[in-house]
Amino acid sequence: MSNKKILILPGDYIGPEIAAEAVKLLEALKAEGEKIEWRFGHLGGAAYDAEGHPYPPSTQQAARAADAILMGAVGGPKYDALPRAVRPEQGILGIRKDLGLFANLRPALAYAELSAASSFKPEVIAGLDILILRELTGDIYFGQPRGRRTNAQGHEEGYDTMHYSAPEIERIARVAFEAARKRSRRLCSVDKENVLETSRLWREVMIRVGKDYPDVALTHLYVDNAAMQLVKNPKQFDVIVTGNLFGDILSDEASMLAGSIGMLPSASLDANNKGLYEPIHGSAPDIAGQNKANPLAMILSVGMMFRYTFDRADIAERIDAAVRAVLRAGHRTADIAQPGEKIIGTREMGDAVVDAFRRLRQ
Ligand SMILES: NC(=O)c1ccc[n+]([C@@H]2O[C@H](COP(=O)([O-])OP(=O)(O)OC[C@H]3O[C@@H](n4cnc5c(N)ncnc54)[C@H](O)[C@@H]3O)[C@@H](O)[C@H]2O)c1
Ligand SMILES: CC(C)[C@H](C(=O)O)[C@@H](O)C(=O)O
Ligand SMILES: [Mg+2]
Repeated sequence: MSNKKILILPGDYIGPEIAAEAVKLLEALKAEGEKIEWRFGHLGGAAYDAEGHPYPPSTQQAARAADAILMGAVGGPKYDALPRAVRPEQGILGIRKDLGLFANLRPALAYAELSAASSFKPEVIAGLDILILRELTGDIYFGQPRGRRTNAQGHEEGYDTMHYSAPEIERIARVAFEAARKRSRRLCSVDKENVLETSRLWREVMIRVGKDYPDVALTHLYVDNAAMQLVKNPKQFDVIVTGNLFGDILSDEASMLAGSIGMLPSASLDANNKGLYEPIHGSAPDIAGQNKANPLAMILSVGMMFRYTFDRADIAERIDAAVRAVLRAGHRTADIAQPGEKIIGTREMGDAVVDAFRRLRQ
């Protein structure tokens, strides 16, 4: 059997720092005999610097040839003044669209060990385990036309277009119902059906697809109410399915249930489970270059890669267990530390996870 090919796109600011910790874990796996190999590529600002485009042809080719992609994070102040077409963020949007990665899985778990790091009362989040499924290649993120114009009053105006086609909604709906089937069979679809035509169609299609899944209880919430319910009583949810923009916002909100945005991994999958794996957070320019970033979201993203693309739940579970073990042992980066707790850096946290991971080998 040939090696699984992983493309690593470290990106910008803390991206390379957290990607280095993921590589340590891959090295440990390779040393155990796992048939994996990896190479590095450019995405985002790093790609703009090296090749003049945030998603250059060399990365496109490597991404198409890879079995899975691991990405750090892109963007940051160095690139904020660039024209939108070459901003780093267009790199990540471009690769998602190019590879058809329409299904974005963003699980949010409340680790008991971190309950003190959360801004929520322990009883609100204890045992929380929800999955946000975000549609990733449609919506206002990609809608045309968009641009600037002068309106009838002579004022400058910016405009974007929100749209979803029925097939786009149907395919994410099916992923969501299947995911709910493997969990507690509860699916909440989040939209803005009281205002937006896009959302009216979204809801109609969800209900239509739901007829094929009579064993899954489908509910609907408006996104404003969902945002409120998520902090009021997050455990009422199991799987949430929503569009690109609402999912972006709700998943950052959900990250605080887990204690820190540095804890949330994600998988972005195509119809065949080829995937791009990345933390949900950004490039954190405020802490870059200081060995402060929490690498756990990135490390957990490696776990998701083994679960979804490589079909190796055993390795995914061992990575999850290693993360729990280091948290239990009291290892804390600054974002998850309580006053008085000893703080370790990005590299030390990565080393601790790799140690725990090795020890967990049966
Ligand atoms: N997928 C991506 O690559 C991605 C995602 C979101 C934002 N961005 C980009 O990142 C840049 C910064 O965006 P932002 O500041 O709005 O969001 P951000 O997620 O980078 O940072 C928000 C806050 O969370 C903290 N944080 C984030 N990740 C952390 C980690 N691993 N450990 C500890 N603390 C962490 C940061 O220090 C900051 O205070 C922007 O250019 C944005 O476009 C990229
Ligand atoms: C950087 C940005 C384009 C991206 C998004 O909005 O999808 C990010 O916020 C994310 O959540 O992955
Ligand atoms: Mg986001």
